[in-house]
Amino acid sequence: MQSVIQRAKRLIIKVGSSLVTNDGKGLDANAIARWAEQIAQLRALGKEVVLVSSGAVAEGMQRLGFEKRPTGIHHLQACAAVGQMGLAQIYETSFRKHDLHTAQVLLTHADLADRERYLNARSTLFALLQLGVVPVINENDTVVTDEIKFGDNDTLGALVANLIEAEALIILTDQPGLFTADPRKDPTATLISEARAGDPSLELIAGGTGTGIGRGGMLTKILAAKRAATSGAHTVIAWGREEQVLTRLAAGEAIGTQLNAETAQLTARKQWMADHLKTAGRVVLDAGAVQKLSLEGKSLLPIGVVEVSGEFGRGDVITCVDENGRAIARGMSNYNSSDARRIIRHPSSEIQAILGFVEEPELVHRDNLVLL
Ligand SMILES: Nc1ncnc2c1ncn2[C@@H]1O[C@H](COP(=O)(O)OP(=O)(O)O)[C@@H](O)[C@H]1O
Ligand SMILES: N[C@@H](CCC(=O)OP(=O)(O)O)C(=O)O
Repeated sequence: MQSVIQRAKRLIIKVGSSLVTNDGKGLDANAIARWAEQIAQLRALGKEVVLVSSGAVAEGMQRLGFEKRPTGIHHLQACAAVGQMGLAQIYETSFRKHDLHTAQVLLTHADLADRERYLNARSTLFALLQLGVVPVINENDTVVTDEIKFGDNDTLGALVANLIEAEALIILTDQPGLFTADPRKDPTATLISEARAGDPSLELIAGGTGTGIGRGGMLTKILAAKRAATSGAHTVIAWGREEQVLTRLAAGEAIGTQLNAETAQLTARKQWMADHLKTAGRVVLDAGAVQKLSLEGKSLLPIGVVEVSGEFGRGDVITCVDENGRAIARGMSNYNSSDARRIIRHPSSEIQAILGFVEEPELVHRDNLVLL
């Protein structure tokens, strides 16, 4: 059987601060070059890769001469803003050697909690992947304060895995994986090679950070794996300096700790839609659109909609009914209700002329649609 990383078509790779900045000594150009080379190989295998990189605060501290992590939030934010320049520069330079463009994407929790921004972030990431670009994501530290921070990029990695339905999350860190106890404190600790993501006993053995450079420690990685599993993504935690770690994982080798998602990806997403989303409006579909959705698994295009009721925003969930009022599907709308009213019964090629902009050609994309 193929391993999860071998199988995965879309994956998130998260690299921690201590790895990226050589334990706080400054950006580790060699390590970054090695990951870039391996990521280029994964892309050549047809995999879509999104990188989540920490290290902005640690690099900014180094550049600004802070010997200890500043306590003031604004100084931390200033460090992150300075350090982020270094991250952007080194990733762009490293990937250029492999003819790959990078894109800087800075996100906050609030961005992903807001439906419209969630959809925008999702669409932008898909567009970047489709254009062959490697998105490099970090938290937007300038605009967040403590309470609303992701607090750690392990969580950010998991949220991005949820956002773009990645099949796997690889967390590269400064340990070979999850141990039965913090190996810095307990030399008898042994590596756990496989477990169920979300197993509560893992939370008891995962401690905080042992370095003072990283933020989250192993606990945030375990919680990230649990969160990633809610959309069906498996997680692998491995040592970032392991020789050819990414390409070996992609070749099916078992390295580090694999935390398996129990629910299949599609089921997980449908469950998520069913659990989380209340519907804000209703659209009536003509018979052709009902057929496309129910029997052919297609997206809902504006041309197949005959009526819009209720007030909803872009990203809100709407119910799709047939002309007899029978509910067919539920999904996230790409357009708000007033725009939807203007484009229904029209082919998608006319959206630009009618609205003056195009969000997407679909009113509801099939990935954001659950049949009822
Ligand atoms: N059970 C455990 N297994 C492995 N590492 C652990 C465990 N509990 C705590 N740790 C600590 O977590 C650290 C990794 O987390 P962190 O420093 O936040 O790394 P990163 O910067 O990669 O996110 C390790 O160096 C280790 O000291
Ligand atoms: N946005 C912060 C993230 C800090 C963070 O999560 O660090 P880590 O625990 O090393 O992944 C930075 O770039 O410094």
